[in-house]
Amino acid sequence: MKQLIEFRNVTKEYNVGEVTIKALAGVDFSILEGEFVVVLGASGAGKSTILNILGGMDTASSGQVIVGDKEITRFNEKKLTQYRGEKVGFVFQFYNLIPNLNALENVEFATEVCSSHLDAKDILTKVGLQHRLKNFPSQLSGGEQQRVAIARAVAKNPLLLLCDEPTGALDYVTGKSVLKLLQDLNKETNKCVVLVTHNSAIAPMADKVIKVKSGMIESVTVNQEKQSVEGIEW
Ligand SMILES: Nc1ncnc2c1ncn2[C@@H]1O[C@H](COP(=O)(O)OP(=O)(O)OP(=O)(O)O)[C@@H](O)[C@H]1O
Repeated sequence: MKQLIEFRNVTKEYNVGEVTIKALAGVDFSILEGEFVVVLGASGAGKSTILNILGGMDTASSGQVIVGDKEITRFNEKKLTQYRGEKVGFVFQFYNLIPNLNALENVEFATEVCSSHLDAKDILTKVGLQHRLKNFPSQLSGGEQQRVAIARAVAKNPLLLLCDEPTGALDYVTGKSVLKLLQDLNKETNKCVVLVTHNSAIAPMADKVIKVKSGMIESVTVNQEKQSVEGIEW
């Protein structure tokens, strides 16, 4: 498999008043096309910072981030906006749907700027919400809202699907079904999924597990035989 993502000695510092916080202190890793990657670590380890830099929502203080054949750390604001809009699908812990748009409109709205987007209705059907197209977020359960959010990200037909604690606000069973959906989508579409979590129990569902500790990479493990989410208990 071809390499899709590379972090080379990436650092990130935040200046808060007189204090400098080193969120990333020289991070190196690579991800292959089609891989399902779990980024694990305790609170404050730097997981979201990695995801935000990879998704073009934040910029590195130094180092290089390469996605496909592009070094995104060289992108100017305009190119970064374009990259975020077309190449990256995001799934957040609290869904972030637009409250006054229904499920279908939420997905269509996100795909408007993408030239190679997929059909919103088809994707909502794929995530099991064909009967909820006209419902507003407030009329959907947490799990259903997260499915809309996943559909919204996938419908852009992005290069990468980035998920930050996507099951953090869901109960065990619903969370598991959302993870299964992400695992199935990764298998079917061969799109790279990078999922950030503090739950080490789900590591066996990944092709690759990147452990982060105090802004550094603690380990990178390749699972020789990844497990289906249904077979994992926590
Ligand atoms: N915008 C910011 N300004 C200042 N400090 C920040 C900012 N964003 C993150 N940090 C700090 O950088 C460090 C890494 O944060 P990050 O959010 O990446 O951790 P995390 O592993 O995702 O944690 P969590 O699981 O709690 O979300 C933390 O010490 C955090 O307080």
